[in-house]
Amino acid sequence: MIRVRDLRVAYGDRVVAEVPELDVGRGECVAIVGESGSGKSTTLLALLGLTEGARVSGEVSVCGVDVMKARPRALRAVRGAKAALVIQSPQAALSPTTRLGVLMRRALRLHGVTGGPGSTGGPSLTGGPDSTGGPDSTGGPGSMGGPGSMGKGSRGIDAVMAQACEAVLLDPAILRRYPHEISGGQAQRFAIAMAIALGAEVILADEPTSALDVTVQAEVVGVLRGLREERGLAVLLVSHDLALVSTIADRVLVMKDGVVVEAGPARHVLRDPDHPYTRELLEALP
Ligand SMILES: Nc1ncnc2c1ncn2[C@@H]1O[C@H](COP(=O)(O)OP(=O)(O)OP(=O)(O)O)[C@@H](O)[C@H]1O
Repeated sequence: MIRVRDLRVAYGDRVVAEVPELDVGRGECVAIVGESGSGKSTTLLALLGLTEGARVSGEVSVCGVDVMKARPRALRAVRGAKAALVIQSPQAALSPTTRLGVLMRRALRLHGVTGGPGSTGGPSLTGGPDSTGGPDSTGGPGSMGGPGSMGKGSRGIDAVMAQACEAVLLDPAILRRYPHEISGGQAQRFAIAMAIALGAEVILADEPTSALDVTVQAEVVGVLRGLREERGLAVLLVSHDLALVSTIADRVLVMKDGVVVEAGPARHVLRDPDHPYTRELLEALP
């Protein structure tokens, strides 16, 4: 699902991330750990071609798309649907005046998910922009997205949205709420639900739980673990939280000052690390 070889990202003269090898297969979770500024987020963003202003070289393939050479349209399909980016505080990225159901429906329509047979297997490149835009203030109980978004295929989309919510252990009734009416953990699970509804094959999670308290963190991690086990999603997790990583990752890359200093199976790297920096990180655990 993800294959990286000799990735190098530089801003000006400064190389901020160098990753010789990174593979994440179906149903696998790989974590990138390291202190602040070590190049974790840059690596993640480079996988989606989102390191604007940087010089990027190497081979990057995500869901079969060559990110370094892909045309903008193919890249948009990867970014928007096949590979979902889950960030620390998704609420900030959600329009505050729009109900969650409308936001999700809009994203699905944009990517051509109609709720019909086979429509959620991935984005359709023919999916036109959604025409139901605008703040929704009326979403009644019968509609996940509000009357403005009802139409052909609406019931199918409602079912897709409801199933996606259930997959992340959210009551679909949450789709009638506004972003400020949900908790951080719910927002994080909503972001993952959106990815599932879009047919994502890969989840790129950048510190997905660091804004959450411990109990809610466990819920989100439980959801991610379930998705990879049950649906075969590939998860690339960026985190400075080694305790969290130990509960979910199969393999771990440790970065320091833009360089991968250690990589291997999680049980080895986190229990019996080779590199002194990894030992330092582990010793710093409470
Ligand atoms: N757009 C940019 N222009 C210049 N330098 C950048 C840019 N984005 C990131 N950097 C630099 O690249 C380095 C790596 O940053 P990055 O965000 O990848 O680290 P990180 O390990 O994810 O840190 P954190 O855990 O704090 O998010 C940092 O020194 C940062 O200042």
